[in-house]
Amino acid sequence: MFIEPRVGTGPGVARRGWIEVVCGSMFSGKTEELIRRLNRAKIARQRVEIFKPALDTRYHAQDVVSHNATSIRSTPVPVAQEMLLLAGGCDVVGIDEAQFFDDSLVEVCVQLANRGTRVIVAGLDMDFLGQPFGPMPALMAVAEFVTKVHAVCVCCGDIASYSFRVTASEDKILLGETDAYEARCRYCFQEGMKEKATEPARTVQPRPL
Ligand SMILES: Nc1ncnc2c1ncn2[C@@H]1O[C@H](COP(=O)(O)OP(=O)(O)O)[C@@H](O)[C@H]1O
Ligand SMILES: Cc1cn([C@H]2C[C@H](O)[C@@H](COP(=O)(O)O)O2)c(=O)[nH]c1=O
Ligand SMILES: [Zn+2]
Repeated sequence: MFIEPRVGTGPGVARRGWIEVVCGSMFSGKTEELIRRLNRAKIARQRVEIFKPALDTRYHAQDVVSHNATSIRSTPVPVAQEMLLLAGGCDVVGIDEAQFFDDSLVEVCVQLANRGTRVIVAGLDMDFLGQPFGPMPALMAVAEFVTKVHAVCVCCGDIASYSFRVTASEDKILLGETDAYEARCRYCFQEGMKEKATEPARTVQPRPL
């Protein structure tokens, strides 16, 4: 469990910023962990603002919603720079689905942290091919705290770090849930990729949990 370095500043203490990254595969609990940290900051009466990329409209146009249906109100933004304007006066900024922003997100997070904001970023560390996703690797490099969370492999029950795509699409961005993705461990992910390579035309069917 992640222990916040400092939730409140206490009276008379100057505010200092930093960056936290929560990463992992789909279904690993990134959004739940982000919501948990933001709710604790709200309890500490901090001014909290939550952003997500405008393209992520899976569950709700505005809310950040976990696969377990916990949710928090957020502001969808088309580009990362908008957060610099909208987050003025905030103590804590939460960002979900960070993998969908471009590399300018890194500089935005650094600027927010430099001006005294606690920045909590959640996102997929790897895409459906097992490759680093968008600005996530660079964010991990500049973050003070990095937490990798794990899902449960739907094939064997081991810990899962990979998001296996069960449909034939090769597009990097394909919004979806269990209809399109399975959490898989390294072994079962590799097995699935081999299966796809030998039978590319056949769509791998999702396994019921
Ligand atoms: N294979 C899985 N492994 C773990 N949790 C899963 C799995 N499939 C569904 N879940 C559900 O997903 C929840 C986590 O959802 P969420 O925080 O939205 O994850 P993420 O943001 O990482 O995709 C878990 O609490 C659990 O209820
Ligand atoms: C692996 C992978 C995922 N996506 C999409 C699928 C979902 O809409 C989000 C991830 O959501 P979660 O909160 O982490 O479950 O990303 C994608 O577009 N491309 C991919 O390679
Ligand atoms: Zn497995």
